[in-house]
Amino acid sequence: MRKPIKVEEAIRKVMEWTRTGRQETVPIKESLNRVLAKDLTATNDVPWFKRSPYDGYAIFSGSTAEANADHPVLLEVLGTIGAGYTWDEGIKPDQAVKIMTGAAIPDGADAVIMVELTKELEKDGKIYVQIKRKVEKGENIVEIGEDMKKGEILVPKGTTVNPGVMATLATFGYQDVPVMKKPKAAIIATGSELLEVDEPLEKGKIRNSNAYMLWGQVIRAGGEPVFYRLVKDDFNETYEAVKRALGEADIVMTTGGVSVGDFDYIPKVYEKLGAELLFNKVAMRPGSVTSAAVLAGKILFGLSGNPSACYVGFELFVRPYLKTMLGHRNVYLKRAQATLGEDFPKPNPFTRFVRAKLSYEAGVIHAGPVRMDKSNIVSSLIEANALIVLPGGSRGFTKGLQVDVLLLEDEEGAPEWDENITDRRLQRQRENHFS
Ligand SMILES: Nc1nc2c(c(=O)[nH]1)N[C@H]1C(S)=C(S)[C@@H](COP(=O)(O)OP(=O)(O)OC[C@H]3O[C@@H](n4cnc5c(N)ncnc54)[C@H](O)[C@@H]3O)O[C@H]1N2
Ligand code: MOO
Repeated sequence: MRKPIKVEEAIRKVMEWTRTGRQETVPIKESLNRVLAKDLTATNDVPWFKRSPYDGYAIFSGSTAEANADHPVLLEVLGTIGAGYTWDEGIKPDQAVKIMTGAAIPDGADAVIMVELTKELEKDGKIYVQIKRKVEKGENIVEIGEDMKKGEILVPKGTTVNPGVMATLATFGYQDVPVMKKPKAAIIATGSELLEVDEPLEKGKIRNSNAYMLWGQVIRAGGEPVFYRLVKDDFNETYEAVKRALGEADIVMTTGGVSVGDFDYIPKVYEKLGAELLFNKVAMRPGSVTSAAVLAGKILFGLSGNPSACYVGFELFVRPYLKTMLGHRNVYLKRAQATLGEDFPKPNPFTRFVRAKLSYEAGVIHAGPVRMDKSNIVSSLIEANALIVLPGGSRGFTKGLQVDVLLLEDEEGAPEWDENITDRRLQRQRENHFS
């Protein structure tokens, strides 16, 4: 008889064997969604020279101290600079340089006045700008280091590169980006009933759906999936496939053959390999048969053949392992609180992870179980974006109860933005504020 261990204990046992993965560099264009392997530190101030945020005139503010509509000042315009150019001679107090957005502020200037607040005049063959108001010192000057300061850690290692991080990488001249190597995750589907995706159906056979599900899950977790040929319920074939995968991949996942049936060979494969068994029964549903073992520091996950059990086993055990190899700081599924959308009458001797879809109504998250809650069901995974956690030792749960949910996809299911909603919300806030 197998003795079930608690889910958290099983997770702890797996996590004891985690190790940080290797690093590599990739061209900046290929860095999206990769994990930074080094802190991204500002190697210079940004901007590194004072520049103008507007099209206008760079002036010495003191020369406008007395300016008003009745007594405008006239400053001589020495020339014009566009972004990318500099005015190296500097200006004197009664002079100005016409300046475009992004251009460097000339020496002697300490403010910029926007072009629409001025008028240009010609007098005695010279160009002047007419200013009718006092301009403050520092007005419209983008200061050195306003955006980023030299030496500042902008993005800590372990962060997933997003388009904003890409912009920052480019700012500091990273043509190649140091990232964590994607851990190679071997996928071995076992079962004499399995057909490849392109094979026609035959009596008693089904197509191998788990391998493709795991393929997607590995990529979603940041890893690199590697397919191995389908393995029949045959001890030697299974043993050889697992042994080969152990030599080639960072982690090895099998699906099926892990229970107590006559043709469930995974436990025997672990034995012959001499792998140390971490567990072979977890107090959870689905996925109670999930097993894990370690050989020479390399981890083997024996996931269930039942699709939903395989799915849950991956998310709870394999995902955090891969995420740790990738150097992420947060490796577990995100948790939220939701209102149970339907009665869930099944008794739960073990902790149950119910595939659910979240909906958002008036700021409250509702979690509704999707389709059938059996571990052999594939279709419940189509819409599932969360797992409702129903603790073990209970006799069912009633609608309306506050439950914990684990989020499978960070943004999936959250309400989409609509400008009208923001406008209405602001309007309401203003009404409340002034009433
Ligand atoms: N006497 C007992 N029988 C079973 C027990 C038990 O405790 N005592 N546990 C049941 C539970 S719970 C589960 S879950 C399954 C787990 O079995 P295995 O993980 O060993 O998986 P298989 O028996 O190989 O297959 C189960 C099921 O899944 C289908 N399958 C397998 N591989 C794939 C795949 N790649 N793609 C799609 N579907 C797959 C397979 O055809 C079976 O229908 O054991 C129960 N039995
Ligand atoms: O492993 Mo089974 O999925 O517990 O139902």
